[in-house]
Amino acid sequence: MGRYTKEVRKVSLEIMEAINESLNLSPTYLSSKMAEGVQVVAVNCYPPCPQPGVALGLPPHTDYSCITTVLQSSQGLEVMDPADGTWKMVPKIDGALQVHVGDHVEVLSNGLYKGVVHRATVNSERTRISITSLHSLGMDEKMKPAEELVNEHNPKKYKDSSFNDFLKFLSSNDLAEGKSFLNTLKLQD
Ligand SMILES: O=C(O)CCC(=O)C(=O)O
Ligand SMILES: [Fe+2]
Repeated sequence: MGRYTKEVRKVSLEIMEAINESLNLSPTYLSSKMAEGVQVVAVNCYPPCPQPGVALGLPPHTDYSCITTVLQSSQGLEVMDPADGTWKMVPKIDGALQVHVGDHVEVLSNGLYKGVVHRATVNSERTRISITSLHSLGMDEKMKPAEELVNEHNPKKYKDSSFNDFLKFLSSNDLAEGKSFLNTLKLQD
């Protein structure tokens, strides 16, 4: 597990460099802050469910991360197609990681990227396990839209926030009820 978490961290930092480049930012934009940042690893276990059609393992949400990597033992993860709001099953491919863009990249890119809305479904046959790894800045480090992406035609769309701000939000809001921290950061639609 220790080696796995180190390797996914490396891959995630490399993916962040590619995302920065796609935004015309320096590839190393925030990279030292990312390297010293938070990595939260969750092992999710979903037992078989007799009525998978009426239950969910995890409700729809976006992750409070820059990048999330997901390794799954069997399929069950679904992502929302932003074009029409339909759910698409992420296939289980041996040796492949599912990579999500989280809220932090939406904020950093001033809305050019969108956090991936996803949910975990359950099945009636077998226990499913997923290992998610969320990569973010440090606990008190504020993520904000890159100055290079904000101008008079593209005003700042999100407030600055840190991982600790997110944890404070979590302590008084239930994500299972559809509460979204990202929505509280939006300055305009
Ligand atoms: O179990 C899954 O496939 C997804 C888990 C997830 O979205 C999360 O841990 O944030
Ligand atoms: Fe998630």
